[in-house]
Amino acid sequence: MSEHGIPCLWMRGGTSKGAYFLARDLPEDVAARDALLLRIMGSPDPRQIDGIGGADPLASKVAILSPSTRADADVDYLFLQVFVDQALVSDAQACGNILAGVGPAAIERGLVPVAGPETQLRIHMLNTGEIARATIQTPEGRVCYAGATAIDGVPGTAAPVPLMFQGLEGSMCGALLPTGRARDVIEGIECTLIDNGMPIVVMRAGDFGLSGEETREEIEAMAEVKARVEAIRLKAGEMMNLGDVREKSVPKMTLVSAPLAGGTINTRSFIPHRVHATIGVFAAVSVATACTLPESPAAALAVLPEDGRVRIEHPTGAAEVLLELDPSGQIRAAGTMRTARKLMDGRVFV
Ligand SMILES: O=C(O)/C=C(\CC(=O)C(=O)O)C(=O)O
Repeated sequence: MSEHGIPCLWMRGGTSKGAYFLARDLPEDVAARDALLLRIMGSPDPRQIDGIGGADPLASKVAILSPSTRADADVDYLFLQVFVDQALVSDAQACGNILAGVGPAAIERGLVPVAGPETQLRIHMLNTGEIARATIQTPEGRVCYAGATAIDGVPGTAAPVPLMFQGLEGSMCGALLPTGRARDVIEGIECTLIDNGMPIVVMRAGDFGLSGEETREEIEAMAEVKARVEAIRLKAGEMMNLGDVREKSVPKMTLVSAPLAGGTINTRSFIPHRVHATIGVFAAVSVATACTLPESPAAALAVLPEDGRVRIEHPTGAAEVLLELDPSGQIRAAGTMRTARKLMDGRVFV
């Protein structure tokens, strides 16, 4: 198949970028598929010079689409993180940013028909088993990418892609709070080990001597902070039922501080070895959830909104997370606004 190239859509999804494939165009065998994807992206190599990857974990992502295996979904979506400088491909996390491109890609590839000026899709996220709902602008019988919606971390505006989720708790760890507690202490640092769509460890930036205002580059240059965060991550991984996480991209590590720009809480996220330029979608939902737990280190720093529109500040702005609570204060549904853009449609050669 590789001699003639492999059909590939290269798209921005939210604040990430990746290659979107149909499952039928890739080898069924997982080892063969992963070897092919490493070759396509150009990994392992910090510059990914011999591939299409963007030399950054946020631009070294893959979505594999197939007709849905579930009656209550329209399309199946498998997310794969292709590591940049290691020969690793991991399905051990979901990705809500790349998810924003799944609806448009499924329509472009004819997996889902256009339903009218807007097309609603139920996306079965194979990594975690949950269904996401996406609404795609399809005004003239095809996907429209242009629009007036801005998201922080992406210049300009584009068509809105609202995403809604239910039942995210325990997506990879089996429970919202895999240790049964909202507060644990690891290596002397108070943390919340939580999974509401993404396994993350929430800690105070101040406990690492940080103000929380540092840039991505500044934190990445702090070898001692990075080593402490990684030591906590390896212990947290075991405590979160994720096993040995040395070669996994979860849990993500999120440092929180008081909001700086009128939001709910300020964050800096390790994903897990590079610092995120913004914050992941499911990571943002998980941080927002930690803010609602009084025992979490996040709670005392958070300024919770009254209308459920939580704003998670990050290095380049803020991500909005909509939390719908039931009368007992439990989260019934969560959502966010993203945009996506088709950048290239062609064939990739290996
Ligand atoms: O955490 C990462 O590795 C990066 C992500 C994941 C994501 O979107 C999510 O948490 O849902 C991203 O921004 O693409």
